[in-house]
Amino acid sequence: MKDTATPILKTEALSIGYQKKAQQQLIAAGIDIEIKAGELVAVIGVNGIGKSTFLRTLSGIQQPLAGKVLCNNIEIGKIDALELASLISLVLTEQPVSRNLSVFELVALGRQPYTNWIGKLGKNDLRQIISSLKLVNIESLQDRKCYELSDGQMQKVLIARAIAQDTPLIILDEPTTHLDLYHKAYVLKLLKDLTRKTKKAIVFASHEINLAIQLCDKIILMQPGKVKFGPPEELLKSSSFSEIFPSDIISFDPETASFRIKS
Ligand SMILES: Nc1ncnc2c1ncn2[C@@H]1O[C@H](COP(=O)(O)OP(=O)(O)OP(=O)(O)O)[C@@H](O)[C@H]1O
Repeated sequence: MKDTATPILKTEALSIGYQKKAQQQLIAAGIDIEIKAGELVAVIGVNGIGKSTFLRTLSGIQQPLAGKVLCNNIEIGKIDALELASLISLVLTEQPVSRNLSVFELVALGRQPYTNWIGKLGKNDLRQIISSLKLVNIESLQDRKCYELSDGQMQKVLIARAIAQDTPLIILDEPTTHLDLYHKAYVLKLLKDLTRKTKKAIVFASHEINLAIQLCDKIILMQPGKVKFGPPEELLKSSSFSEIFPSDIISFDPETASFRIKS
């Protein structure tokens, strides 16, 4: 059956990178992707390939070098900041957050685009905050100070804040850094469940290729100068994963869809 749903996010002939005076540092060109409601999408690629640059461009905080990013069919640079905050929530792992806040207070910050100028929470805001805490299963932590949390707990709080922002699209940069294998799988599985329960689209950058292949609807695979995009099964068929890393130490085993150390 043909999939006709309108994409929440779309790029057209997008080029990403940096412009310094007359000099251009091109990271990737010709990027055409579409992300629809309810999809879980991973951005993968080696260190320094441009995953964060790409996510910053998708979220409108960095200008494209060429081409377009469209959110709900509107060019992202033409959407005003407050409206954009009701469309996209962004979770940057290394973002400075006030760890003196309680978990409840930090999650409540997700309601900022909707509260009045003194930030007073209404009934609907409280409902959204409580439902976000429940969805991420951290209700029992709500009165704890953020400085008392483990990295994994803090990761869940940042996800809850993004859910409280109640946007159709959530973008996360490396939501599983510092986590052990169990908690990496836990957080990614949580993101997958959220796409199913809430119909939000979630895009995240990750080094967890094995988990991304198992869990994601689509994968954005970044390679020098170019980007491949599609369901993991399609990328597996085209042997795309074996091209990600230099082949001297590890190789991709298509049978198990995972990387192995060469003996
Ligand atoms: N503000 C900036 N100005 C110029 N170049 C930058 C800037 N930020 C990053 N870069 C460069 O852009 C390239 C891509 O960096 P980016 O952080 O997007 O990669 P990444 O895939 O997210 O890396 P990692 O997996 O290590 O986090 C790198 O060569 C980096 O040095």
